[in-house]
Amino acid sequence: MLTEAELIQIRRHLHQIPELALHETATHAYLKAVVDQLPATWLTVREPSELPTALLVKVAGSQPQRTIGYRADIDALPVDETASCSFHSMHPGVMHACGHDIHMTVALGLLIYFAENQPQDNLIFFFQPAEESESGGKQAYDLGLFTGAWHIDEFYGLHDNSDLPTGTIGCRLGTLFAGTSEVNVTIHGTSGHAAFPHRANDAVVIAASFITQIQTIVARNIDPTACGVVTFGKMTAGSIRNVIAGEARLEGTIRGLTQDMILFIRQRVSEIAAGVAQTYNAQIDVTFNQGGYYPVENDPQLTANFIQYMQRAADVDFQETPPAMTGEDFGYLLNQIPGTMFWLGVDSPGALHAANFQPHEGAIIKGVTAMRGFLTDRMAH
Ligand SMILES: CC(=O)N[C@@H](CCC[C@H](N)C(=O)O)C(=O)O
Repeated sequence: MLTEAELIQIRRHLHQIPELALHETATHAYLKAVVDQLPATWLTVREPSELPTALLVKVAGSQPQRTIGYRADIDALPVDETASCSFHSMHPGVMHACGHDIHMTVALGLLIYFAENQPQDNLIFFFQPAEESESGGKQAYDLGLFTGAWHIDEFYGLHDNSDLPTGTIGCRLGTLFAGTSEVNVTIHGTSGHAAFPHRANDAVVIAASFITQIQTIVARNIDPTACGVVTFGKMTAGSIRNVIAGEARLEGTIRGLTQDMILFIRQRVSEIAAGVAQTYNAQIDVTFNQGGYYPVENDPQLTANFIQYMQRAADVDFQETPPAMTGEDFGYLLNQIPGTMFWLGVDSPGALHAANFQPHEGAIIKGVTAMRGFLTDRMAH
């Protein structure tokens, strides 16, 4: 078992080399180098050429009754880190602002422990590329990476949580995270001189109207006791102040705790787009992409067992948590393979995805301890 200082050293190294979805080559190389130093007696390492930055490690159990999967996502975000720590991101404009460096370190801590202490059941560690976009989990599943000798019976994975106290495990029965669908909108107007608006069709004005009307979906179309989100986080239009923009492009995300809710919000976005297009005599194209970002549905039996363990373990602080509107492509994997996703509290001053996200590193050893205990207990039953 690694010491807390050794785990923190690993995390700081990973924090310095954040990489965007499907480009995690340095991260992959570092993970592989750590794995290569482990006693190989009961380990099998797999680097799938179809998904080159993914890494799978199988730990053969001594008397396996099942194969347990543990997933850690490895990609980072296009966020410019603001903290001035000694292990600041070395990749300008890219940051582990969602804490995947913590996720990987907890997974390595567990892997190193079980490489030195043979587990009873088989364990498969899946270091997954592309959680923030590009659906790396779905890609892995659809490529057949979990078939044959790599079949997984039950899957576990964590996400860090900036609001929970450091090291606290949070979980719930049922839906933990929302499903999400990306939405892209292109508004085609007609450009022209700023001084002659009557001869143009201003895409910025149309976009403003569209965005305003979209706010009525959550405010007026959704049952207030249900949950839905539509956020357009990116809007681009125009080139200079005195030219009317002929085109505007909006990129957003739709979220719901059920697939029906996601489909309903998509339908309203399309209807509003059609209405705005008619009002302004413009063309509006709308496309959606859900990929693997299904609602994260925890398996009832496995999750009840997980929660019971965490509640009774003397060295674990556990909190039952409400559903969150964050998305995760672990939702796709849990749609195919039963399992449990849970939170690990990191008590950060900055929120997830914020440039000042600074997870408390004390969470790492607590996460390893909680999951080492849980997995050992699970294998005994
Ligand atoms: C945990 C987390 O923050 N996940 C991301 C996943 C986003 C998926 C997709 N690209 C989308 O934006 O819909 C999140 O933003 O919740």
